[in-house]
Amino acid sequence: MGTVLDSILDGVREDVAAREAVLDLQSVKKAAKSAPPPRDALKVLREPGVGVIAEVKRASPSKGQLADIPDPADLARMYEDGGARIISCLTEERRFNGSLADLDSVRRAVDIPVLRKDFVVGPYQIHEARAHGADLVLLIVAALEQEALVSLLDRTESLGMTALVEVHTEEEADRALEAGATVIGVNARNLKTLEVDRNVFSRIAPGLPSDVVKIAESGVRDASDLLAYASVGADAVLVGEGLVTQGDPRAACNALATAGAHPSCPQGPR
Ligand SMILES: O=C(O)c1ccccc1NCC(=O)[C@H](O)[C@H](O)COP(=O)(O)O
Repeated sequence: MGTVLDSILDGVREDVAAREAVLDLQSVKKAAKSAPPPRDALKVLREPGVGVIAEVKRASPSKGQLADIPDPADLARMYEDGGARIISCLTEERRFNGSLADLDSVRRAVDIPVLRKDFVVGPYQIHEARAHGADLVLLIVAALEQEALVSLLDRTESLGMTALVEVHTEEEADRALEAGATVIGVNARNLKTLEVDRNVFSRIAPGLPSDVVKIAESGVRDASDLLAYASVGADAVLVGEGLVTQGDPRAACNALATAGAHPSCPQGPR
């Protein structure tokens, strides 16, 4: 039997093929070329303090429906007001109830960089992300052969975007570095089993080169989790459930951003 990740990827491949049948690769490339230029996410991630990447996350395979988000633009604005540095917008439809329409709303609503959070399986989604105004895309090492990872990373950067390259094991971190990743996200969530283990970051991040931006993904519930990740080298945390399930996402985001910006917050070299 396949893993959760395998089944997500099967659905994504079908959905990408369906969209490509309506708008082909050449047309999506053309749309990407006429999009406003991408924002410099790397510069934002290298600013002092530990940044917050706040996620628009309606649902997940592990928890089902997480939050009723009638207007992702409103949520994104609250995150920006609360001090988020980047907005992550899930666009996968079947398991996360995300969409490119959500990405469009978020892009129009905020000035900070926006990450297209999806399960990228090929170049079409990279050009599509740019056409919809994304500044960053997620590349999951566990979902890609090495040759595809290298070529998708190059393509992302050639379009002026930043690739957040996600890993969960030391071997995947080696592959990310070999591919030339400059921004590496260590996901505490094992996408094959859905188990969340925050210690994965402390095992992998200290072994990454100092000039690589290190992002701790998943499992952040409050400022104490951010500080724990900061103490083992996180430059930013990526938070979904811990924000969307709060009555006041602006305040929840602000509590994290304030902890990450405090002079006492541990921080690695920049
Ligand atoms: O969230 C899930 O259940 C999930 C399952 C399978 C693949 C990916 C999944 N989530 C994507 C993410 O990595 C998270 O949305 C992101 O890191 C935020 O995590 P959290 O703060 O724990 O919601």
